[in-house]
Amino acid sequence: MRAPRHAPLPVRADSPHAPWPLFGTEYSRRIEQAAQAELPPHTLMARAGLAVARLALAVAPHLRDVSILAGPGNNGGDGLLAAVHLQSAGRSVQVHLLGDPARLPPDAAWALSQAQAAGVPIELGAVPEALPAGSLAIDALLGLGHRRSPDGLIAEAVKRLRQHPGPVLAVDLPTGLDGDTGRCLADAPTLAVRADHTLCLLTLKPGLFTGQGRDLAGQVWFDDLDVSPDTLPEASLGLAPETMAALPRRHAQHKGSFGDVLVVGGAPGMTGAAWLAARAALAAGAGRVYVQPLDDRAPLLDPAHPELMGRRSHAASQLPTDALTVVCGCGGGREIASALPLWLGRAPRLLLDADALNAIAGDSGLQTQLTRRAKRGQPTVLTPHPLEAARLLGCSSTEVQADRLAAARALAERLGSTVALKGSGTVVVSPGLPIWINATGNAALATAGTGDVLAGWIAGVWTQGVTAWQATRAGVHHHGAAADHWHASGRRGPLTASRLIKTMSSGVH
Ligand SMILES: NC(=O)C1=CN([C@@H]2O[C@H](COP(=O)(O)OP(=O)(O)OC[C@H]3O[C@@H](n4cnc5c(N)ncnc54)[C@H](O)[C@@H]3O)[C@@H](O)[C@H]2O)[C@@H](O)CC1
Ligand SMILES: [K+]
Repeated sequence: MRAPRHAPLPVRADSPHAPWPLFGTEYSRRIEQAAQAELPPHTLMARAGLAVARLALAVAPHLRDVSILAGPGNNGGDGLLAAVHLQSAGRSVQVHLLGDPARLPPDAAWALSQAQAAGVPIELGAVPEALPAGSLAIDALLGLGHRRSPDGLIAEAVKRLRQHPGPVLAVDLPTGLDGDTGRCLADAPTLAVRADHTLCLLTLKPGLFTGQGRDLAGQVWFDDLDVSPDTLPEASLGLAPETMAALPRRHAQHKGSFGDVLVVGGAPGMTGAAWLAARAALAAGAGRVYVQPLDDRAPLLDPAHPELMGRRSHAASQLPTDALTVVCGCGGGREIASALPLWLGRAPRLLLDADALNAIAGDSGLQTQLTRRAKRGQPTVLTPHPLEAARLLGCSSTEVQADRLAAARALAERLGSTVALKGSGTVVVSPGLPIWINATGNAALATAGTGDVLAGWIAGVWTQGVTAWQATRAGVHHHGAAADHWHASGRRGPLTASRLIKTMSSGVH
């Protein structure tokens, strides 16, 4: 078998050279067809098979045995060709082909003939009782061609991969994951492969980076098969370092140069949330930060941070608005509803979080006020978690999670706002702009107050003169990067909100 013309070692898809373009099934198919039309037959599959074998050798250099579970389509073809290369590299390879050889698509049929000619052991139509304990397992069951829960022998094979104690490498997608949405296609979560590594081929698929994708895919790698799409991506994955770099502090600047933030929140029993957001805004670089507690008896001072300024509602409403960014939510309780009409009307930049979003979801008058802001050229940022997004969209959080990209897009367009849909793989979208998926963050952020920190931080960046889109991406990225730093430095357990602000302030990007 001839080696492909060009087959670079895969690159990690979360390396800092992002943003990476992301293409769902429909676009990927178009890109594949356009490339196929230009290239000799089977070229893409030949490149894919070699890329899979190379990555297998790189991630499991010491494992002699390789078990490849190949499905009935071209994903299985990739596995069959990888088997040829791995065998010639001295590995002991066993393929289980779970498809009728007479009905394979042309590329996979060709791959089968190559594997047979090379003498690769292939067992047909049977799932092994167990995979050899010390082997690398390759999931070449299903890729882009599946949109329903695995069934029959494929479902059996998925279970075997779930039980495998050794490393699992998934080809293109972990079987059972929807590459477009990050939704688990399987009826039961145990019917999706949980891979240690996933090698994405030709295009990076958005579903690997949001929803269930990050847990099922493990470390994502990418090989473009030497094809450059000539179409704009639907979404991108990546970093937003340009925003932080774009905010240099010059000697001639003073606190008024960096904009002001007012946090309206902290109903009785929840005042800490507002002060946390305020601390984050200050740490992000806002010039002056005010807090309007929604509890009339709450003190107007955070003793640990005397630079933050408390204001009762009347005084807050008198603040000059030119350079002001207002954050509403953050422990707002029911009380936030009565503060919203003023700031929906006046704030030149408004960020709505938590209870402010719930108040808007339940009040069509506030929704109308919100949509009017966009028409007046007053930008708004919304930072919902899936349940808050569901309330705003009038659906269930399961429906939001089933297609996070579509849900974020729908909210942004309907409410004329920049939306950061939080959760694993936060999705950020502004009306008319492509979707951006954040690549940082982990479960250490699942603790009280981290959402308030995010809201305050975004406002602190935004008020310094960048756009809502830039500030939101920068805040989301930086928030997750701090958690990744925390995890990488060997700390375990939750990252408390106060410590999160310190970690974010320490310049971890
Ligand atoms: N054709 C090509 O040149 C290339 C194809 N590539 C590979 O080909 C894949 C796409 O191949 P296909 O379009 O053939 O699709 P798949 O290989 O993902 O699967 C399609 C087959 O699986 C069956 N199937 C679908 N859902 C099922 C389910 N839930 N349970 C059981 N069986 C199910 C279908 O009936 C069909 O026979 C990509 O993901 C990638 O791995 C890459 O090698 C790039 C180049
Ligand atoms: K697969």
